[in-house]
Amino acid sequence: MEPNVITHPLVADRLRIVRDASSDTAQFRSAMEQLGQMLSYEALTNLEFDTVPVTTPVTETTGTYVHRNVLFVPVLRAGLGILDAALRLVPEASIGFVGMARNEESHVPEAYLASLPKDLDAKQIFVLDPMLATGGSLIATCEELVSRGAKHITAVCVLCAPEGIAALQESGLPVSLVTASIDERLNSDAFIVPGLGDAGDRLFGPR
Ligand SMILES: O=P(O)(O)OC[C@H]1O[C@H](OP(=O)(O)OP(=O)(O)O)[C@H](O)[C@@H]1O
Ligand SMILES: O=c1cc[nH]c(=O)[nH]1
Ligand SMILES: [Mg+2]
Repeated sequence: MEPNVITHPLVADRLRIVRDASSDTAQFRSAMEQLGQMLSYEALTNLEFDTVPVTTPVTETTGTYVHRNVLFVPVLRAGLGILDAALRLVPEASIGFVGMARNEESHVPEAYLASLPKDLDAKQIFVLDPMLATGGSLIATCEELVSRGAKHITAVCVLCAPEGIAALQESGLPVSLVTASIDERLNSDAFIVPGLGDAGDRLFGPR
């Protein structure tokens, strides 16, 4: 799995805003949402579709009908910051929720919610989480999805650490990754450097 890094100048500009410690909550949320929309658009590029007949006011032709089996899975909390943007692109999608909170000392994610359809066999699944740091949260989320029958998962992560990408690759999980940046490294608190700080706190306040 090689990550798909989106280098569009608008992505880079919104990335600057979310990185900037002086961006206020409204600016951060807005830029994060725009990043969510641009990255989700790329992540949705292989959506399944049929070719169907269409009658225009002038003649008969054919058109594209995108399958309605899309499932978005935001990883709470921070994943909620990009959910609305993804839903604007696919309003027909279903939504499943996973709640994960990293333990601040061990950096291991603790799962507190899995509200998902039982059978994911036929779903096109997109996990939404702005941050891939150690990879623990995304890997635990994808393991849960695979245990329910997921065949392939696309992850939308705004920022990634190389350590998290390596862990995801080593996991052997059937995951593709779309991101705006692969940053330098993790620091001793397992935060991404240069990063943007704590995405959940910047979106919703400290917990
Ligand atoms: O790759 P990892 O090392 O697992 O770190 C990434 C996770 O950390 C953040 O969530 P956090 O645990 O801070 O929860 P929050 O979104 O509620 O703030 C982020 O949104 C990811 O889910
Ligand atoms: O840098 C990081 C790492 C994990 N979670 C965040 O929100 N930020
Ligand atoms: Mg957080």
